[in-house]
Amino acid sequence: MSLSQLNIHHVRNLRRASLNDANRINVLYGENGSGKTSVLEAVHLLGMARSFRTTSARTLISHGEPHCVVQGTVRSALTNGSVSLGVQRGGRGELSLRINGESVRTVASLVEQLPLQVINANSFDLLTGTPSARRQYLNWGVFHVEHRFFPEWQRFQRCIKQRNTGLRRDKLGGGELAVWTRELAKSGALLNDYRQAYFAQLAPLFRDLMQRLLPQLGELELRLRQGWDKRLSYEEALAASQASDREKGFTQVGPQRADLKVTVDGYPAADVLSRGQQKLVVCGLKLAQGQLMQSAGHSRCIYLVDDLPSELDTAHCQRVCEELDALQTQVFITCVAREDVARVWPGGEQPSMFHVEHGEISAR
Ligand SMILES: Nc1ncnc2c1ncn2[C@@H]1O[C@H](COP(=O)(O)OP(=O)(O)OP(=O)(O)O)[C@@H](O)[C@H]1O
Repeated sequence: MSLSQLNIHHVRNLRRASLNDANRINVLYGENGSGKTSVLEAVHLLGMARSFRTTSARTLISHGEPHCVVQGTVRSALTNGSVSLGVQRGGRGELSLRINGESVRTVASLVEQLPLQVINANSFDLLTGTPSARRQYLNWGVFHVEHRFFPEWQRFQRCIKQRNTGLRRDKLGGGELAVWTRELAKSGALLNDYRQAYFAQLAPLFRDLMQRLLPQLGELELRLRQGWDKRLSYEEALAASQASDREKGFTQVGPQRADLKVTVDGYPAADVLSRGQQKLVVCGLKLAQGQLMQSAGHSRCIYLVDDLPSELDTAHCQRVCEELDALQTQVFITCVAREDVARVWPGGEQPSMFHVEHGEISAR
């Protein structure tokens, strides 16, 4: 996938901005506060219908405007076709999505058209944040390579909601718990199978990438915790925790409790790695997902990399650029000075340069 054209209206200080000549590697450079991150945010809005730095639509919309709009054309190398996408977001969160001019209802249809990977300051959450950030990461990957994952995920959400209601009602002598527990056991086991199959492919790619990005690091291990005792089937685990679930009024075991653990020589990566090393591990995790999508014959994801040089020395920044370049996928990178990325980008195809100044984008 690649974004060939982008029109932005009223996203932060980008009142009316366009990016028409995006190539494979695109560097957005400019002073602090010029609007570089906002351009990435606009692309994210187009692919995910939301910002990556705020949950408040009002914050994202240019001051004094009722809504923001982003339109773009996405080309697929697989089908050789192109799709036009449009997202409008109002100040109270109202959302309107269009694909080829037709209104669509689910964000998932958008996500399929424009798979995005973000590497920014929030990405550290993958190591230092709550398990939900890591589950989101995992789900993103499985969603893009296993088409049965998303409907199963929806089924699972329905089942767990019903079971939790049943658990609370049971306290009052209600009934349907057994039915929902059986359904949940089936759905949760399937979700776990999809995740495990994905993880089995992801872990070696991550290991190889980290050997290139940080070869001097000790023994790096990535593990998937499935959310219940791995010696038990999900059905058995649900049965074992039923009494306690009843007590608490919710389901305590299952894929909704899964987590990924990254350790170095047995210690949690978040506790022992420097900030720069953490950033490289985060890049390794994100790059591994892009590699996996590609090797599975799926469309390529687009990388949005905010302020790549921060926290990285020149040699490590160069290694990340080499890996991004090797992926042969479209990349948008922000930095302050033009040379920040230009001087570390590997030979061959040179990045297209876009200067961002006071909310305007110009190719130069
Ligand atoms: N809702 C809004 N309406 C108008 N302007 C906004 C709004 N929200 C933020 N801004 C301004 O938009 C500008 C763009 O911010 P952005 O984070 O994109 O800058 P940047 O170029 O990435 O900067 P840095 O290099 O410091 O990270 C800032 O000057 C900010 O004050």
